[in-house]
Amino acid sequence: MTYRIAPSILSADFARLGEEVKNVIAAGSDWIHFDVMDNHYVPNLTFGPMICSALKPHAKTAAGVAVPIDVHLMISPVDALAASFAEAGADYISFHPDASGHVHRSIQAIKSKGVKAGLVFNPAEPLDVLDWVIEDIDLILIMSVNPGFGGQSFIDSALRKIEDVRKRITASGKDIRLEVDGGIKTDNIRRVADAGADTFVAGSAIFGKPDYKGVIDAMRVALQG
Ligand SMILES: O=C(CO)[C@@H](O)[C@H](O)COP(=O)(O)O
Repeated sequence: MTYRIAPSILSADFARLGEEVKNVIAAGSDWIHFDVMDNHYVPNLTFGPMICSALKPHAKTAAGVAVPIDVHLMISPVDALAASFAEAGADYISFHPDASGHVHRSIQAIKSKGVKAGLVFNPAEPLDVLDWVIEDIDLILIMSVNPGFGGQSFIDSALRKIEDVRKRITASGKDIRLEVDGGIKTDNIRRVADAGADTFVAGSAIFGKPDYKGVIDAMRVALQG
């Protein structure tokens, strides 16, 4: 299993975002997770495509290798802003099925821009829509907190859902990443991986500590354990 660690810049210092992105990449992050909130689908407000576009040149390693920008849309409606994020340089764009009137159409619209498409499931939301679109998507994001805020505690029922999604991915035979977001720390990341996740979003666990590399390294050690 190739694991990916995706720090959420929701918990970064917004006054120094470019520097924060550079620093967390230097610390070893695989992806940059970009949480978009609209004060409508969720009760919080963050950043839009212009910030994504401004950060894009910073999302690379010291050797100049591009680091994927993983956009999580917590917005409704989906399609117009998804297109803007594709133009802004997003590599993955994920949305909540209940935020889109037409899930299949939104997936196709994202993919038509050459961007990978993902679906996001809230803690109490069923997975049924996957019966119809799993073959069309590149990523499934399981929320292990209710979306809208960083720094919340991991909801344990997410583990059963991750196991269910892993079975569905295996049955599909497709190369689909299984990402988990919310309350991921060095002391629970192994359990989440054991349930079947391969991609881990972590905000406060990384940006809440002065030593980003220390946290990311500890997460990798836990994943190997
Ligand atoms: O999408 C969200 C919240 O809506 C997440 O990306 C959180 O930002 C994760 O933060 P931590 O729970 O890791 O602090």
